Amino acid sequence: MRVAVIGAGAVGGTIAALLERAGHEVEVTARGDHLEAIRSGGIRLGGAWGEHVAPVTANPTLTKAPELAIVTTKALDAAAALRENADWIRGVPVVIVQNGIRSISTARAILRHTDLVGGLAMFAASLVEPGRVAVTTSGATYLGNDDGGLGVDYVVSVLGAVMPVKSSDNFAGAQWTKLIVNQINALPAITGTSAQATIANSALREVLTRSMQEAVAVAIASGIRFEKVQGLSNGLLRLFRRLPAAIAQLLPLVMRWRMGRVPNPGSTLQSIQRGHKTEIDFLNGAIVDAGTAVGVPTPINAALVRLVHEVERTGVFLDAAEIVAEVDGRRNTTEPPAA
Ligand SMILES: NC(=O)C1=CN([C@@H]2O[C@H](COP(=O)(O)OP(=O)(O)OC[C@H]3O[C@@H](n4cnc5c(N)ncnc54)[C@H](OP(=O)(O)O)[C@@H]3O)[C@@H](O)[C@H]2O)C=CC1
Ligand SMILES: CC(C)(CO)C(=O)C(=O)O
Repeated sequence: MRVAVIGAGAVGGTIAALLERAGHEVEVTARGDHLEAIRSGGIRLGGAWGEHVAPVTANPTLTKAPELAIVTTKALDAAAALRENADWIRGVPVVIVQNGIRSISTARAILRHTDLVGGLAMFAASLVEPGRVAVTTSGATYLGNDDGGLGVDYVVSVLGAVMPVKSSDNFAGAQWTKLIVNQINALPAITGTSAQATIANSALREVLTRSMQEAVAVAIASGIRFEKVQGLSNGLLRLFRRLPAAIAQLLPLVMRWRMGRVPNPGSTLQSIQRGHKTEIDFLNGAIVDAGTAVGVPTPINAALVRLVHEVERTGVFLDAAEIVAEVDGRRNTTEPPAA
């Protein structure tokens, strides 16, 4: 089958390599050094799902119509990538594998009469260098949509043959559950350390626990029923919201254990490391926006958004004390007077 992967970075490069390994004809879109590296040496896959060099076709935009398209850009790049390739993918089933809660609505505004399927990757992958991706944690990709579109079964059959997938009939709930998991993204991006190292730090673990509790409160006030994802469930997260921090912090510790030992920078720190803008406005920023809409205060998520934007701007990582001070409203960021 002809499959297109639009924005084949860590997640998309992994999926593209797995599809090519299974015999599909794969065209990917990419940019800059990464595009050149794929053109000259294919996508080099490593890590939990084996070693493979996938000689895929790579271009800045698609050059032919696929039978299935998979969009794997960061959320902030999705609308532009969809528009650039719209003439090739309109009417073809399109899967958008992306964190956040806006993947399907963004695509729907651009591709009106197209089957859209949302995807949530529970595996972790790193773009180690141009052309080379590594799967750091194995995990299923959840597929679903809530707008009555067809296509989920079709996508499950194609992707399920090459990687673990699960379908969900409560995809909005799955997106919110993943958004709670993605509370882990901000701290590595602010500190420059892995998700596992961040959770191991007790002060940062407390910040993470409190931000997760805040996010769960927003979801509940927004009428969300969480989906069973990665050991989480509606009942568990509702209970977690009410627990004292000393007990609630067991959840981040379980998340760390599930991630395994290979350091996972998370996708947000990887953007910072490449000098790019991050997706933070679509992660903790989405919690702040939803909290505003339902009248639930979100000071911790707002502080994390501010700090990630600060690191994007300055390139300087912060330590736990500075983060805790910002979260508690005690940080002095006054610039020293010019000499
Ligand atoms: N990495 C992970 O472990 C996980 C990531 N996710 C989610 O999956 C999504 C993808 O993340 P990830 O793979 O890490 O991101 P990456 O940044 O590694 O990959 C996205 C790729 O899309 C490229 N791109 C963006 N816009 C265009 C365009 N218009 N045309 C061509 N290429 C384009 C980017 O290029 P450039 O670098 O030049 O911008 C980049 O190579 C995100 O929503 C993320 O949150 C979910 C679970 C795990
Ligand atoms: C859960 C996590 C951190 C896995 O890598 C992720 O979704 C991301 O990196 O965006």
